Amino acid sequence: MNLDSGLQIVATFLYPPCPEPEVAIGLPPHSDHGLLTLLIHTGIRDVQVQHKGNRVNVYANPNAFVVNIDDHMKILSNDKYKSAFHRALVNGTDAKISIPILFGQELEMVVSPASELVDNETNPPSFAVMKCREYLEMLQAKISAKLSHRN
Ligand SMILES: O=C(O)CCC(=O)C(=O)O
Ligand SMILES: [Fe+2]
Repeated sequence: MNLDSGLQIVATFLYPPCPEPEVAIGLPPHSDHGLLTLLIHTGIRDVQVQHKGNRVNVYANPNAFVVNIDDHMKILSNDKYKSAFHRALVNGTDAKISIPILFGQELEMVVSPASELVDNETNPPSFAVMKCREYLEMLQAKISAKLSHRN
């Protein structure tokens, strides 16, 4: 993997207090597409991670980053590491600000399992080789299909 250049995405979310937090969602369940995401966030019970079929609350120290393993790390490890499937909650009393910082490869770089972890007998590649751009387009197409199915 060539990390001489890369892709970094910084976003800022403001979630205002929600009068009915139990029937609302801040950000629906998803995994992030890059290698790693650092998440700065305020408050508790902000983020839940799916673990062995259960939703687990992330209780993060407000002065610490939450570090997520992302999809391309999962592909690079040939599925040895799982990407964190997570969602963001809202709460009834406090506004919440979160700042995710995603680190990934450049869009024209290929994402594939590391050759050291793959052989054709016991460890076949679990993922097709594709460019980061193609992976993002595939993800976008899935989201669009889901949304158009809802309408
Ligand atoms: O706002 C949050 O707490 C989570 C944000 C997030 O998961 C994302 O931007 O991918
Ligand atoms: Fe995320």
